[in-house]
Amino acid sequence: MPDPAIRLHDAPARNPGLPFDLDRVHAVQANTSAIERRAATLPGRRTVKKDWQAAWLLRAITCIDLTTLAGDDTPGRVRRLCAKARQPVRPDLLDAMGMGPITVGAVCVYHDMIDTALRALEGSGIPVAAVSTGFPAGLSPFPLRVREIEESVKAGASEIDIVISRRHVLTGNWQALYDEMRAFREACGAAHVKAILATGELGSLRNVARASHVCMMGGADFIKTSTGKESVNATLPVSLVMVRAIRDYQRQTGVKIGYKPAGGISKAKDALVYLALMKEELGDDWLRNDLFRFGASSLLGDIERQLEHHVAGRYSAAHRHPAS
Ligand SMILES: O=C[C@H](O)COP(=O)(O)O
Repeated sequence: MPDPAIRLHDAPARNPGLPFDLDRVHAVQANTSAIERRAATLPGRRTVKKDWQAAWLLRAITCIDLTTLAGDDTPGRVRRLCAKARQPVRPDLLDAMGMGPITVGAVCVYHDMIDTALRALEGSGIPVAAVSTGFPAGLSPFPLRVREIEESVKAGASEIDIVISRRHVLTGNWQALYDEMRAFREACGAAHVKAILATGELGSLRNVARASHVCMMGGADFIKTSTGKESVNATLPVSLVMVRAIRDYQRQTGVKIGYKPAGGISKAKDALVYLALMKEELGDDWLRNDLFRFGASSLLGDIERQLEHHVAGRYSAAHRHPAS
């Protein structure tokens, strides 16, 4: 069984970014039909062998940004979420798999819930991520969006999930997107910054590719697909475009940028497909939570159910075929 990589916040050096370069942005293309073809083959691939699936599911748990982003969030709900973050899998299941304790990658909340989450996670080493900059639409006045980041960092969030202005992408104003990302990066200080592209609202895969490059040039440590509030959230074609942008950026700069698919990922088998995608496109480094996160509110429940089946299946098989 592979080690499920229980590394919590072993983050890479912050992305210093690149100077803005419009020619570089215009050179970015996306071959839509090739991307669609490749994405269609991914779910059927056998990259994760059956015997290893439970170990991969444990690994997936360590990469979850366990999220609650609802208007009716309460301190009680956030505390329950944090308790789950500390102990995402029943200890007896972990024992049965020969594993020690694990936790999720981070807890992701709105600004108002940062303090509650920090208290509930005290001593666990689990970071708190806050969504920011007028999440989810990002249409509040620019100075307020910058101020919101500063307030969340001051409140103790060590990861900030910003939303970009979709109109900068839709109007091809790449300089404005770069300047916005730079300002957000600056406001984050020592906190890690994840740039949410809201890919379901960007119009084309080429725009997704260009926006990914511009956000990385502007200093994003992670690029993230969606807020979870768009009508189309994380998809495999979009993910292929974004992880290939990450690969290109690493080739150009040597800097490794993280990837966070988010929104609508709720099935264990989808988590396995995403992990296989990361392994095949970017390599094993992107199977750890310093470079890969799932933004998900309900994925953990399905993974737990699959692990229960896995352990129960092994137990009954052992009883059917006792060792002689
Ligand atoms: O960033 C995380 C997303 O908002 C979670 O979306 P979800 O509720 O569809 O899992």
